[in-house]
Amino acid sequence: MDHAAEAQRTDLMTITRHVLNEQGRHPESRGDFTILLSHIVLGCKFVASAVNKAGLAKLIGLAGDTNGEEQKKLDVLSNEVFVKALVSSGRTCVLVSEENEEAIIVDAPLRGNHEFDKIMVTVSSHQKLHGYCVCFDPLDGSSNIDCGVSIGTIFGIYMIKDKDNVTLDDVLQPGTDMLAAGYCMYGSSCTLVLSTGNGVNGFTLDPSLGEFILTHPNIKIPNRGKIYSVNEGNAKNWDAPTAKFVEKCKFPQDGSPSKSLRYIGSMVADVHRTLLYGGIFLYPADQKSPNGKLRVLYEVFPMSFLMEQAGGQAFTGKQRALELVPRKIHDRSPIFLGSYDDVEDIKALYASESIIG
Ligand SMILES: O=P(O)(O)OC[C@H]1O[C@](O)(COP(=O)(O)O)[C@@H](O)[C@@H]1O
Repeated sequence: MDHAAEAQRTDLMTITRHVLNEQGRHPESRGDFTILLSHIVLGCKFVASAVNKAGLAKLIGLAGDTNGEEQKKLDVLSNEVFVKALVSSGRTCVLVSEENEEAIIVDAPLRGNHEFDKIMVTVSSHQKLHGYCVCFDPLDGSSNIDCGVSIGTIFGIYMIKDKDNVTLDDVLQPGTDMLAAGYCMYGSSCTLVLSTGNGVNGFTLDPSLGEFILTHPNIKIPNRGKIYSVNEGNAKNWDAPTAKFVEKCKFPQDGSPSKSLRYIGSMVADVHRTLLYGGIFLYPADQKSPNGKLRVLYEVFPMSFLMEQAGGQAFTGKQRALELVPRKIHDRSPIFLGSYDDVEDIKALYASESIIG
């Protein structure tokens, strides 16, 4: 091993160190975001460990496990862990979880009004602790748990304007207001992909250290890819642009190579592959689901944010995905996201449809 590689091997860039470095570039930063993120990371480590044990628990019948009950409870358990971890960070004001019908408005005394905050208030009202809103799906793709397919946690983070006056409007913002987003994939390894609005980085959990280490710095999605990813079982209900697009992926008329279909049916895994290898992931509208299936706040927005930060695009069939303004916390939207040029193709098809229509 050469000198530089050896130096890198022993100079571990943990996720906390990385985010501290990034936040250090903002003079006004006092580490609130780093604290919030460390609580998200804790939740991810817990879920990683629970997912790893889930298969074993089923085989050997650990306590509480009756006919797969343990598996089913994993998403509920993961949600409880994330909610508690986020609230105890003392930096959250509103939480939106896939598992909770209503948004959770964090009690005022837990929104960072601890001793430090009180001291800061006496020093300067501008230096109060920052409050955040976190929208998350604690265990996306959980229908895949039983067969050991990769699943994940997805999250998007907003800054709250006034943490003493928190309303649902703090959550119903366009994705362009997002401060940071990421996902953690529980697969053959546990990988956390994060963007704080300054590119995308991937960290892999080293189980022996219990730390996420930077393994995929500055991820850039290829401009075009060889893979398309969609549930073709819905094809008979697609609209014309989606159907034409998928046809073009399979049988391109311009001499370009055809794309291969890869569909896991677990968003985090499908998007992760798309981010690393390029191509396009789509969950379009269809006649049965006019708004598609995926949820705006904790599936569409965070993944669109990451795609754009990696140099790709995200489109709803009508507009740039991040410019959507959700009206309800569990709103859904069709989504096409991935390589820049592949998304350009679907945009062109929708544009020509609207001209013809
Ligand atoms: O099975 P379908 O209709 O292709 O849906 C797959 C999509 O549903 C999801 O599993 C989310 O649904 P769940 O929240 O019910 O797991 C995504 O991860 C995935 O992209």
